[in-house]
Amino acid sequence: MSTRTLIRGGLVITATDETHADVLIEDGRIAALAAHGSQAATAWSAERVLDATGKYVIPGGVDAHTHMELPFGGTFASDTFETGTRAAAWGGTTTIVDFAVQSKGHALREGLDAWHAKADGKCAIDYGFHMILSDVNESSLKEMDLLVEEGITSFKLFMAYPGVFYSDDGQVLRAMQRSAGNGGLIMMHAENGIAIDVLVEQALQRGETDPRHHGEVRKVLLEAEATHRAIQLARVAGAPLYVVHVSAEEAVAELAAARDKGLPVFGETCPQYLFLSTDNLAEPDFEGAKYVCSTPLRPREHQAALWRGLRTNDLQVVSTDHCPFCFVGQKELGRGDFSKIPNGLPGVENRMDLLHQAVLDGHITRRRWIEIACASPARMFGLYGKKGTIAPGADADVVIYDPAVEQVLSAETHHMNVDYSAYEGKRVTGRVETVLSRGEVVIDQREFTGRAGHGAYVPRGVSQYVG
Ligand SMILES: NC(=O)NCCC(=O)O
Ligand SMILES: [Zn+2]
Ligand SMILES: [Zn+2]
Repeated sequence: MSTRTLIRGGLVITATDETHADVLIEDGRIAALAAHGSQAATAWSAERVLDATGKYVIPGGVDAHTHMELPFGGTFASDTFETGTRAAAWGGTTTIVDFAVQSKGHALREGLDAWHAKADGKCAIDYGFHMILSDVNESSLKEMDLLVEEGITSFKLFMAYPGVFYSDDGQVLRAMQRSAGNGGLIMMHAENGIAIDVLVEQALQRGETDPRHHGEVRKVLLEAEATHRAIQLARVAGAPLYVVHVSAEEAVAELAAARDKGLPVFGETCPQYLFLSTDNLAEPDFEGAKYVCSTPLRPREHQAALWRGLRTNDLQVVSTDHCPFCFVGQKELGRGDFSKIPNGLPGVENRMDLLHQAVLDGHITRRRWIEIACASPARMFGLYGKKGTIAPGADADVVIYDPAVEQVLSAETHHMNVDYSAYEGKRVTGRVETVLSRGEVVIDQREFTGRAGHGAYVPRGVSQYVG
């Protein structure tokens, strides 16, 4: 028997339209939209009717960069797939794409199986995987082809973290050549890790051990240089390129210059680079450790270039790079040596709200909010049509969003499994009210009604930006 849900009276916002429409959901999919008050909409009936009068009705967020349970620096990111996806739902995100990790000396398949085992039966919302390549060799290159065929269509490479995830230029080029042939998309962590490690060692020798030095050694020029190098290598390989967590104005300039030449080069930034800065890294009493991530937070002046890039489409996606570590017991591993602070910030729950605040602050339009947080990540990673929009046939991943209510972001009230908020005390206007994942209400007027295991693994197609 089919089940129908009707969302009445809201302003439906997608990346392309804003309309006062009722939304009919049947068997987990969007069945139809019709103008509110129209004959068609008035005739609809459903088992469940949700009143969205005065609210926005938006596609569930697509966060294309999360790290649940990531092993890093001798510890693990503190959100499991269960806690992290539940927090994502609270924040209006209904799909994540997390990173399975290939360990050095091991097959891609082994890493992928391990990540499936972590997530299977645990997630509150749908999820897919990218694959981190830590060991590019003949056999892992061959495996890439198989993974693309089964829905792992993007691969992250690191020009940073020598000895851990790092690939040298030859390995980067070979992976790019392979992706040019198999339709995969290379995602690049663009920082010159070899040079950074020299600067880390020199800083520590000078006794510069505080968290703020993390930002100082990971220089803007070394992000820009690596971004430039990655773009040139992608050109040589004839492959598209997606640069993750872009933080510096000079790196945006590299992407813009490449795109002006018509190259298939894309970029992502994250809320932490848009709202936080080196001022946070410099907080006293080791509190700056809460803000250690890579690429690092930059001086506030870089934010204007990031917002501009998002407006001009030189940056297409805002993801969170959600990679939480508790202050107590995890960030503290780096007391006396900033290089031992596990890298990463929490944020999967905050992205939709922070970007809505950016609408109110005049940085982006409402439709651009939905584009960079829902539609564009879905398109970039082969999910669009099913995810990222509200249109007949799409999964009924829908958020009823109250644009008027004020909230204060805080670890006291958030649902992420981490003992601090990177945005503690920040006032934002707008809040998720109700969330549907494939037609099931998982947040019902600020109450969690979902369950671990509702979320399904989603194999992805190839990037819809690059075909
Ligand atoms: N970004 C970060 O600091 N941690 C997660 C790993 C990565 O994305 O590089
Ligand atoms: Zn990275
Ligand atoms: Zn990351």
